[in-house]
Amino acid sequence: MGGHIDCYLDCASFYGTIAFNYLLKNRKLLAGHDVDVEFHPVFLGGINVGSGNKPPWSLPAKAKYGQFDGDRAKKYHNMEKISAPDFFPPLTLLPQRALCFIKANHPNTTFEKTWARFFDAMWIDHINITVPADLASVLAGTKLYSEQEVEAIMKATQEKEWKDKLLANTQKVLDQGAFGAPWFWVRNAEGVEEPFFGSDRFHFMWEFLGIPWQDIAIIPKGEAKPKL
Ligand SMILES: N[C@@H](CCC(=O)N[C@@H](CS)C(=O)NCC(=O)O)C(=O)O
Repeated sequence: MGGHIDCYLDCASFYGTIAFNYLLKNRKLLAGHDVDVEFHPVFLGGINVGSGNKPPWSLPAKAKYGQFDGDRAKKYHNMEKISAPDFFPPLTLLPQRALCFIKANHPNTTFEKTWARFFDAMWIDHINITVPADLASVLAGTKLYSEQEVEAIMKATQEKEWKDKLLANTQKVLDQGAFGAPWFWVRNAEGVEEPFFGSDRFHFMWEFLGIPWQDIAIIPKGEAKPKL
């Protein structure tokens, strides 16, 4: 048995976009270690309410510190183009339900390409994909779907089946102990499972999965830093 990473994300999450990109970038290396990655849509607002947590930016001290941490994370991951849109915090039920439908009906590459586009739309282009017309136009702009398929996705965002699916995913992580995003449920080769939280805990994840890694080791003066 190999390892498996279930990654739970909401496109409202800044650190979620970082984790998503990082995992995609490392997917081939992970596969080489017999570890696969699967992404699941959740509703971060529901995770906050259900766990009794509050978004970090809603506590002044955390918001202040978050500026530093956010800028450092962007630099570290070479993602300096991302920034919060002026409609932050977005109520992402619509795009997250759309992703539930897309995962079931257009799995694998199409699903992940759409998610990548949602993150970019939100965090780079600052398009408010919580507004139905904007969501539909971003979907159409991916060129991954026909006009009829875009209509079907938009219709699904109002259907009980996909509202329930998003709720079920969100409840699942709450039952696992989630209090924010990105949230991960990871199984190693021995079949042991553990939760991880945040885009800054991958070294612990690799350790748990038994994957060799190097990163924060100090490099002797004069020697070059290896590329991420
Ligand atoms: N240190 C984590 C922070 C992750 C984070 O702050 N996530 C937000 C959403 S973008 C959250 O849900 N936070 C809940 C909390 O920190 O209690 C990282 O670098 O990824």
